[in-house]
Amino acid sequence: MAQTITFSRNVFLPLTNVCANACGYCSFKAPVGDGCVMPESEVLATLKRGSEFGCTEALFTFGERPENEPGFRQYIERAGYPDILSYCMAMSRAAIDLGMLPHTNAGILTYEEMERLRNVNASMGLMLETTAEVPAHRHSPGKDPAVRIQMLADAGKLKIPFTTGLLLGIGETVADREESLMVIRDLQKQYGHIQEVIIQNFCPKPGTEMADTPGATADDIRETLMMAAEILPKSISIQIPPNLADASALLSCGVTDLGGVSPVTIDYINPEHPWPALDALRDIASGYELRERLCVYPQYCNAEWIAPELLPLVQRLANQTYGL
Ligand SMILES: O=c1nc2n(C[C@H](O)[C@H](O)[C@H](O)CO)c3cc(O)ccc3cc-2c(=O)[nH]1
Ligand SMILES: C[C@H]1O[C@@H](n2cnc3c(N)ncnc32)[C@H](O)[C@@H]1O
Ligand code: MET
Ligand code: SF4
Repeated sequence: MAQTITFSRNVFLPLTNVCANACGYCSFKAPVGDGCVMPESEVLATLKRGSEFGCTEALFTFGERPENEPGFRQYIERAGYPDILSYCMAMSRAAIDLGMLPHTNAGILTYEEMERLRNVNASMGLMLETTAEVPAHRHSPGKDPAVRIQMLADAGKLKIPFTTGLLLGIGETVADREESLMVIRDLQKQYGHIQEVIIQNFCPKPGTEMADTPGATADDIRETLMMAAEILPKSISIQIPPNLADASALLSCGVTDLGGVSPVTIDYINPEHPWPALDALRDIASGYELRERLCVYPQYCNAEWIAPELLPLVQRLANQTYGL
């Protein structure tokens, strides 16, 4: 029987580009100013299009702790919300009303913030990136490995189905990658909430500090995937982004998932890399059985992991998608 490769059909909603960190590889971050908060009308229109295209996931990914940036408050208040988390929660409810499951990667959140967001999010994400201290994170207090690991542990305590991952090629060594994977394995042993690990390759962006640093090579990716398959328990899915790497050549290295793919929105973090269309995805996964999944994996589709407000929708979609 052919092995299965999964993906999630999503809409990507970058609620704000404002960010308190300044990672050396990032072209997503933008200064406070007009247009720095995605207007509610645009979020709602995008969600609506997503539901029309059969998307099951609303992916909210945005700058970390934007309120720490001078002047941001004024913009979020003008949009009608006291802070970005309240806006994200309201837009999550709008997604739920349209039949889509919210998944948020807001960077670092406190235990209390995640506890609030959990009421309206089926799953959440935070890339560990790396356990190494790298120059690219010199101006990013939120990328301190201890801070990221603490948040991953808090999410475990809160029983939030979780996505994390490694960013390859940002100054870490092979030993650092191994250590990062072992940290994720240990978190999984303790809490059981890690549903997937993304092995993401850094792609250089013009105008950034790391513009001239070459991206992670296919060999780096392949080697790390094999390490991940060896270190991580089988309960964790291994994801590569099909728009950033040559996915078809990598599938045999233990990859089980192609992540979020959108028929409606671009990848705002890597805008120069368009999503493959569904047909192209089938080509990439040729020889495998390509199957759509939700942002929550089957073993988490129950009241232990999902808040009451979301449970009916999760159960309905899990029935359609997984036959549960
Ligand atoms: O939890 C995360 N999910 C990320 N995802 C989402 C991920 O691919 C899926 O939404 C999850 O697999 C849902 O389970 C992305 C999706 C995109 O379309 C583009 C970029 C990302 C990046 C992340 C990420 O950093 N963290
Ligand atoms: C949301 C996630 O996007 C990733 N990210 C940020 N910048 C880049 C880049 N230039 N190339 C690839 N991935 C990137 C980080 O891993 C972050 O956690
Ligand atoms: N700012 C968050 C992080 O880096 C998520 C989006 S990155 C473009 O973790
Ligand atoms: S990668 Fe995320 S945390 Fe880093 S600067 Fe970009 S938006 Fe901010």
